[in-house]
Amino acid sequence: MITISQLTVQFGGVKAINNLDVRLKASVCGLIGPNGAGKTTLLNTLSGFIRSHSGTIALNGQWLHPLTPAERVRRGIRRSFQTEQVVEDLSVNDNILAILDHLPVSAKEAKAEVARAVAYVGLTAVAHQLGSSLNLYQRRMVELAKALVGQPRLLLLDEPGAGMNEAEALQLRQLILGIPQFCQAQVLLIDHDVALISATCEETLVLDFGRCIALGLTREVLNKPCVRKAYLGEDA
Ligand SMILES: Nc1ncnc2c1ncn2[C@@H]1O[C@H](COP(=O)(O)OP(=O)(O)OP(=O)(O)O)[C@@H](O)[C@H]1O
Repeated sequence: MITISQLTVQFGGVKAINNLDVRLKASVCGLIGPNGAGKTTLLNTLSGFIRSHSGTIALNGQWLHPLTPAERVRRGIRRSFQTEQVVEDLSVNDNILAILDHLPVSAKEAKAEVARAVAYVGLTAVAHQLGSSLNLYQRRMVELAKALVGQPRLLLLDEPGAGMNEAEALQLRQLILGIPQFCQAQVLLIDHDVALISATCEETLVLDFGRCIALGLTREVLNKPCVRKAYLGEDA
């Protein structure tokens, strides 16, 4: 569970997150909002890339603010980025293995964990191929597999389906839905694809100008007039 209390993150005069007070309990939570709403800033604050101005965040009851980004990784926080970060001259296996370099995992365990994650995302057949040979979907799958190793507790996924076709997006849906069972981690998912959010997220948080404008069951949240107006661009 993520508990965010009175969180403010500021860039100069812009409050990217403005006194946010929410609790995210569902195993797969959506995070949506118009461009510039503060979604990526919230993910960056959770992963420790950005320091908050004030307020606190706790994951499963443990305060995150004293921890560096590296310590947060050791506590099981994983982050995927809008732009995939696959290393071209490393194999699929080695791209994923690199995540375990700084975690207390033996070489044998690491190999087994990587193989399990690679199989989960459907990349076993290309596990020894170089990053440079992968298509966009496979690259996105490498990113997901990187987030699945080393006993993750929270996966922060920033538009994992960007650029995917319909069939690929359907496959991604199934994978996201299975994550809590695969590794007992909570998922916080940013995506502009409302169909993906609806299909995978039991609960959704909607931000606008850094504030929570709705939080609750996804289908109820998506039907709220304030959300339809701010996010879906409809008249209230
Ligand atoms: N490093 C930064 N320096 C200055 N302002 C920033 C910085 N990062 C974000 N902002 C500002 O903070 C606000 C929130 O940005 P953020 O990227 O978190 O929004 P977002 O909801 O993720 O948007 P998008 O959907 O376009 O990715 C915006 O006004 C943005 O311009």
